[in-house]
Amino acid sequence: MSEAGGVIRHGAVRASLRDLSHLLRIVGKPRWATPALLALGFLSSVAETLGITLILLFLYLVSNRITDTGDGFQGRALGEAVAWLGSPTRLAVAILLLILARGALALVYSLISSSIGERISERTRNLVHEQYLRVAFGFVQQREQSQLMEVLGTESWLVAQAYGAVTRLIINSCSIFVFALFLLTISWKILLIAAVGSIAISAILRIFSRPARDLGRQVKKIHQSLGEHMLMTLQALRTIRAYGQETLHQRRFVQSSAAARNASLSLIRLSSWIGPTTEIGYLGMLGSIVLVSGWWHISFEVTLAAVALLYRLQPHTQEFEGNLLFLAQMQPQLRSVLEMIQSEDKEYPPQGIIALRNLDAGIVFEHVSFGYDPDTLVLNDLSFEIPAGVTTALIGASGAGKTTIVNLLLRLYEPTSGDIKIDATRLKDIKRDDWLSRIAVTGQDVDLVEGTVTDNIRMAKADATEDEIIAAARSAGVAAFVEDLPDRYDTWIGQEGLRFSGGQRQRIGLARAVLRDPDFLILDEAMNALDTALEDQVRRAIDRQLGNRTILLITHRIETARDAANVVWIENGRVRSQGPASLVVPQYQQHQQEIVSATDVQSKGR
Ligand SMILES: Nc1ncnc2c1ncn2[C@@H]1O[C@H](COP(=O)(O)OP(=O)(O)OP(=O)(O)O)[C@@H](O)[C@H]1O
Repeated sequence: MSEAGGVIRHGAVRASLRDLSHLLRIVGKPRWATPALLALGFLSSVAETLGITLILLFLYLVSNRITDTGDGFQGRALGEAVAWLGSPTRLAVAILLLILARGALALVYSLISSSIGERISERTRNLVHEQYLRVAFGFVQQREQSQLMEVLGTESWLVAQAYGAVTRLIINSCSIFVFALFLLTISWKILLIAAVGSIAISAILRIFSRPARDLGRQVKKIHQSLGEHMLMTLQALRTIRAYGQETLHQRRFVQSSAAARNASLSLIRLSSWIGPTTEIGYLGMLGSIVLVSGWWHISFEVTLAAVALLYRLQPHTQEFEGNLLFLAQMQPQLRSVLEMIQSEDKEYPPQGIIALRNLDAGIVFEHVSFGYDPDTLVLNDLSFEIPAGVTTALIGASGAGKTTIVNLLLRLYEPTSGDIKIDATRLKDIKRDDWLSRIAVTGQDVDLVEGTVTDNIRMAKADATEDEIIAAARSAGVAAFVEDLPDRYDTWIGQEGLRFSGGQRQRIGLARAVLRDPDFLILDEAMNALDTALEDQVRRAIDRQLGNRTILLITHRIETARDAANVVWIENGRVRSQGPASLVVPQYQQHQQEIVSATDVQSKGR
């Protein structure tokens, strides 16, 4: 046997068991589950072994072949059992009862184990899902969507399967133990041959299953890559078609799909060695027993009983090896679920404890610095004010850091240093739910969800009435369009709202914001898909309804910023200028002019 192979597989199985036990501690399961399953499995093995022994006795009895019931304790016990049961009819009834008992035990086992397994799967995926919603936003952002999908959609189910494999593994061990005990009571010599044979079979299987964990890792990677292709097809379908990339994209998908097939086949091939190897091994072992029993003068009845027991033991050994292999293969997947689910090594956004009453004075950024990657600051020592009750426009070149400021206000990220204060209280100390319930945000890309127009607008206020929804839609300039649809507000929006134009999606986003009736409204390029006339109309409606609220307006249309009471110009993550629009807008325009002139000079110089 290859020592390295054994070490690798056992290392993987041990690691799987460690991760699984950690996972089960987090996920939780009824305390009684494992002992109950083990007791049922053990009783079922005893019933099976006893049943086989009695069947043999029955056969001996009806054929009048009982000459010797063995050299061990069981031999004598069986002799006494025969004397006590007396007739083949009583024996047949005992066998029938044992078969019924085993069937009942198997039924109860399968009902309990499937219900526990489903409960573990449900809890695991709920916890993974909750983690995505609660952990620091950056943690989720840094991961590939395909990885997040794989853990939630596929790997979370494997925890229950791994738990099932472990309980079966223990039950298989119990069965092997019970069979060995019965064998010992029939003939210790035969047991010795069986033990040597089983160890040899297991050693051979270890050589075949050596690459289990590496293959499991490979399969995981390949499945993730296939998931990436699937997501790309669904998310970028329009672009793929617009650029005529169908053939290229299909070729890549086919390659990835073939890699997934090959990887899955390799795993199947690995486990398909178990059946034939065990069967051939057992055949050799049974042959040796028959041969040796002749030399050792073991009686026919004892040899036949031992062979029958061992033959019944073979599926248990096979299942035992299969479960070991499964656990070794699943190690990378279990680790990945554990890494996602455990909370000790993760950051969670502060929930805050101070209740928010009103937004009276406004929002102040005090020396705020922030970087998505702590080594690269995107916002650098920012200090500015968003006064309450008026509109503040945030202007600046693309990539200056405007959306990042919104991300901090939404508490998706925490500043690396400095403070954001709301009426002199630090934002992170204010109850998160209080703060978010006062905010509405809408931007250039509005997230529309599967559901009707009403469902999408109602996301801002779960208990909104039909009239409130219609009023919000009117303010956002989307009512006329929606009312022309065949199903009006009940029209199904569909995946990502692709059936709606960019401007229509933006107006549904604006309707949501209006329905929320917020104290603080953030419009992040929220009207850039509307024509100027429509933008003016929507802005007037919003002013009418939310005009006295605190509004943060992010815009590249400098004309729009002119109407704001306060303008903050951000450049490379710093405040370049702030003050009334009459001061900042001309400065910004002058700067833009200088950039255009410098670019013209450069291109003429080439
Ligand atoms: N999730 C992120 N992870 C890492 N870097 C990011 C992330 N989001 C934005 N950035 C980087 O932060 C910088 C500021 O981006 P931000 O989106 O805040 O700019 P912006 O002023 O809103 O730009 P635009 O006007 O084009 O929307 C950019 O350099 C951008 O590449």
